[in-house]
Amino acid sequence: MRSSSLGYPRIGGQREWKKNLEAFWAGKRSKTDFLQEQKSLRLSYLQKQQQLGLDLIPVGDFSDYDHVLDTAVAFGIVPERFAYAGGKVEEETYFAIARGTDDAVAAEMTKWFNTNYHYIVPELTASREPALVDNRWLRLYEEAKSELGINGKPVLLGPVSFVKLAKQYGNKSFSEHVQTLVPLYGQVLAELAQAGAPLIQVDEPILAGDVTEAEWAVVEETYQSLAKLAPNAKLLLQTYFESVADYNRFIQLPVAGLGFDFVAGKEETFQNLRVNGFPNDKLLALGVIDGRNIWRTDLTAVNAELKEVLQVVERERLILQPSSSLLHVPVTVQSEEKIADELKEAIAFADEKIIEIVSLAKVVNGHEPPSLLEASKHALGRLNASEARNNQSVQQEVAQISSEDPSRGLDAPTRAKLQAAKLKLPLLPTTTIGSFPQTKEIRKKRLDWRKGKLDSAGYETFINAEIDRWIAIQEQLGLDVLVHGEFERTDMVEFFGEKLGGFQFTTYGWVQSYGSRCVKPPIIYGDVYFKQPMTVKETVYAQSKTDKPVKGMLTGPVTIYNWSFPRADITEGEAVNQIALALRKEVLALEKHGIGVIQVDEPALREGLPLKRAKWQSYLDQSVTAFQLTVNQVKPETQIHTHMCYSDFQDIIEAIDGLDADVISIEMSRSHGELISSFEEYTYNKGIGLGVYDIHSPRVPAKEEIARNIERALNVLHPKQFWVNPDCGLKTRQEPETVAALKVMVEAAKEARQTLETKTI
Ligand SMILES: CN1c2c(nc(N)[nH]c2=O)NC[C@@H]1CNc1ccc(C(=O)N[C@@H](CCC(=O)N[C@@H](CCC(=O)N[C@@H](CCC(=O)O)C(=O)O)C(=O)O)C(=O)O)cc1
Ligand SMILES: N[C@@H](CCS)C(=O)O
Ligand SMILES: [Zn+2]
Repeated sequence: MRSSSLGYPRIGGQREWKKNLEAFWAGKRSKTDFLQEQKSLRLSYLQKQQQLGLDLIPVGDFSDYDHVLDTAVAFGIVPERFAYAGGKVEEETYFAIARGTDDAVAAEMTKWFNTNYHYIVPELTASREPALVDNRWLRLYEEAKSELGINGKPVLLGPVSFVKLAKQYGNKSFSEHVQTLVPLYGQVLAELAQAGAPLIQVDEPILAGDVTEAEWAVVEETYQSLAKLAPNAKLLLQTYFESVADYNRFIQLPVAGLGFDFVAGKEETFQNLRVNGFPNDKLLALGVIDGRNIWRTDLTAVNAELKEVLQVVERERLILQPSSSLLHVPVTVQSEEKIADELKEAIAFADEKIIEIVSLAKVVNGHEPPSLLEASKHALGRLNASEARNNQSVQQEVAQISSEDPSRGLDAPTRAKLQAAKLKLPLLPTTTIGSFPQTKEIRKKRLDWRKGKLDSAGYETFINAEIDRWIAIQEQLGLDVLVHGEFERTDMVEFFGEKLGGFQFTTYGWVQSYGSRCVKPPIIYGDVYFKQPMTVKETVYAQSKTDKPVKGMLTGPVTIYNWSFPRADITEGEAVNQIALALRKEVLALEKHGIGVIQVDEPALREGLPLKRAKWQSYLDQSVTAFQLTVNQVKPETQIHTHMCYSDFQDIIEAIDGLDADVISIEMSRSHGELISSFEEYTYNKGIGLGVYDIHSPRVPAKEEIARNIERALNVLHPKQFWVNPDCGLKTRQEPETVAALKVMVEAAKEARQTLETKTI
């Protein structure tokens, strides 16, 4: 039985990878030096995994930006708006696709299944035929072999998932797009087998979602073809994030091995193994360690389960591994010096997870006694028994929820009248989503403050000065509902994790979110409770500087939960409700201090949707209740906003309506009209702001573009319900372009307002 892994974090223990990329992009590092550093990082990651004793070390999972983009460019799939004459895609073109240029907009980026990682969406067109322009997997396999003597396990994104995740243009069908790629994949696999790759991991994560009959047919045809094109290649078909959609069909595919997530959807997979057995000619790769969360695994429990699995598959055919790539967890908990021992001992980041896998394999192979596994159980037991996890007052409050009416009391139209009388906003009110540019200076001041080089009073003075400046800018621009700018926040989730009870934040626990951008998800380790006001000081300060309403700003319970590392010992519903009750206290504190408009951001509500539709309703019910609980005790004249920065929400529009927020802002500018059409079919009566310009690009939009977006929206929405705002927060933008874009936005809104007022006169 062998130990294996599906992929290693790219970011580096000290974010070396991010720093290398950003230095290269800024022109501070030559291409040669950049590539040399990438190679040395890549090799160091492999060496680490080798030293930790892993049998099958993944190669080719390393990326300079994103593995979906890597797959696309290896096949010469470059969007037509970028200059490309064939052959290996140069780094400059690769990054241009990911980040855009002055002349060409970047490829779209979207979430990777239900994680907080985002991939670059490939664009498949009929006019540019894919070709194998760089067998990067072979190149990286050979590099690992020659430089480190590692006979690695190449990792590829499989053709069916690749096409499913891409945008398909032209009149080629899904099946035709896959068929075009099959010979190219065949060549990659044959060359890898020829070079001696012992096993090749082909990821087909889409098989763990809902798979249609037509898609299954494509999967079967694809793997039959690949078996003929590369007969010597031993493929391990890997799934993750859920149990496979159709176990019996999956296990008949003509491959050497099959990989299952044995954490998410474990019960279904276990049941299938028990009832339907497993083919006697295939390898079984079981993801027994959670690749997405950071808790140590109770290895004694897994060992007991494996005894049952070994009745179905003999030891030689079993591979033990994490449930998914370790891309989603930080590198090592060893660097964390500020976490108390009781908690630290219960945590496993990527390196510790590999150690868990290797230890488990040793025990199952009989090379070590089972007692080796007991430490994990004891560490988890100590944490479970801790005071933090047994907070009676939080548990009692949550227990009372079931007897509470989560609604706001008065209905939305009545609330709207009271709010209109109080706020006296014009038609098509203008606002922003919350954050203004997080400049280098702000980050530097925060670092100085954290290191004790700047005292708290100095830091507060600096933040207040930024608020002053931006209140003045917003007034000058003529915005109607202002914000304080979120300058004091590192990140919209980490910030709350630092302030709420029951959360632990880390020093080096970075995880890649997209490209070089990373986040440091806080760890929910205990019962969550409100300690003291978190946003009141800055919001009230901002309000004291203007007569216009300042919108209070907090992150909602579902987003805080989805973008943190959650507890594994209580249900998702219970944990989300704990956060909701803590945030409710913040909402009430803001209201008590005179803040009449409060936004509760829920961008991760859509992202967290389960991969299988059958599980959607209970997730949505639970999420809607948590949001309602957060805001249901405010007065009817207090206006509650929410925000979601994606447009792909047609499927969940009823749940969004059910949040009963007075105003919602949603991304629209990149949705190519799809969002608008959903309002043709669904009558939405509350306030709504469909983002009128894309904040992901530094480009300043033209007034006509914004006017067009407003006009399109007003074809389906009533002018009295429509708000004008950007797609999302402006923290990643620079100040000059932000001010310029907002100026255009406010002017466009004023003109549209005038036109409407003239019409009604
Ligand atoms: C809306 N999005 C978010 C997601 N998830 C979240 N948890 N938060 C989100 O906002 N998921 C979906 C999207 C993803 N979008 C983004 C957008 C931007 C970032 C980002 O910019 N990340 C920053 C890190 C931000 C941060 O926490 N910074 C800290 C520490 C800064 C730092 O590196 N300091 C330096 C020194 C400072 C200097 O000299 O520059 C150091 O320590 O060496 C802070 O502000 O204090 C990034 O840089 O990657 C992420 C996701
Ligand atoms: N209020 C947050 C929402 C981001 S989704 C911001 O403006 O950055
Ligand atoms: Zn957003």
